Amino acid sequence: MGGDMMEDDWEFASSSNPNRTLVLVGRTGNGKSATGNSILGKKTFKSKASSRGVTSTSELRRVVQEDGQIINVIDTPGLFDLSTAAEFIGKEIVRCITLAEGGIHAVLLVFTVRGRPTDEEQSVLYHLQTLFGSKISDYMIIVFTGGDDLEDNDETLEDYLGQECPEFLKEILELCDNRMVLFDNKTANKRKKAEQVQKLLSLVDSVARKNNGKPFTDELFHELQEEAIKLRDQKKEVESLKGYSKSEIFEFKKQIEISYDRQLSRITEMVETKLKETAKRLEKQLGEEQAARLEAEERANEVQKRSSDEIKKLRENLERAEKETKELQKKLGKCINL
Ligand SMILES: Nc1nc2c(ncn2[C@@H]2O[C@H](COP(=O)(O)OP(=O)(O)OP(=O)(O)O)[C@@H](O)[C@H]2O)c(=O)[nH]1
Repeated sequence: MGGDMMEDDWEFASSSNPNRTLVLVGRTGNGKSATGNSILGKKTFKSKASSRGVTSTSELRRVVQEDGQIINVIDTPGLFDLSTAAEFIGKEIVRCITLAEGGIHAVLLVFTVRGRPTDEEQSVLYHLQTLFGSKISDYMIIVFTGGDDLEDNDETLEDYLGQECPEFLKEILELCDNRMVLFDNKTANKRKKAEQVQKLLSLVDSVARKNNGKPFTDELFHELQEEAIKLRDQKKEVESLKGYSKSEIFEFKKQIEISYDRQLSRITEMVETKLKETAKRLEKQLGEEQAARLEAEERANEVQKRSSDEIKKLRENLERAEKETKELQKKLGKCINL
């Protein structure tokens, strides 16, 4: 995406296209930060190979396009990896919503084609639906990274999905009306870079049309927004107080911030409780799925064993019958010769 303006210019930008806020979610290492950088057209988010995760907290960066449209991109850590603690996710979700002040125009679910999606990746959908309700799927777009790897193997995304698509991914794709885009975050080809971002932004436009231009918000957003507005108004009020010393004003402000932090902690705890419930349900479901898979494997092995036993028995019967036939023929030959 060439010709973007400096970040500081965004306040003066104007466009016939409304601003967009996009949130990247997905497993650690799937390429969220690299995709964020591709969208922004510059290397802003830290992106590198690491099993421990590079992004430690959600960050917002923005780009102003040539026509003045502002694209806000929020990069998140691997929020819904099964190893991530609910306490951490809770805080990050609250941070993320606070960053996305005006609501979210699209949630980009990032998967990589440089390997098979793991079963635990279905937790992304589970958690998003628990936190934000089923309406969130109207805002979801699937981003597959690793387009260069597919090209190297002479494969298309359709080929990949035909061979490697687990059931949960099919369900996610269906839920979001097959809105998907393939990214090659390694390409140096300017045209390819621009085309993949344009494809994504046109999917974001189709999401906006589907939702009558309204970004995603819910009670959680409203509650956090109200708290932020209350904090700002109360601080302003304190600043305009007359007849108080500087240290008294400082103390008033401190009290207001303590009360705000308390509200944030309450909301964070609420989110954590929801997440813990989902994690438990998901763990149970994954356990059941694994047990069912093991049972099916055992049954298949048994059938195979049974059929090989039967084949052995049949072969023995056949050999016995052949032997008997030969003996009969011998006897018959003797009789004829007599
Ligand atoms: N070949 C190839 N590598 C990619 C692509 N996208 C990302 N990567 C690589 O994948 C690794 C992980 O990418 P990140 O962008 O750091 O992944 P992330 O999801 O942000 O990971 P965390 O920040 O740790 O949660 C890096 O080495 C990237 O260079 C791609 O399209 N093609």
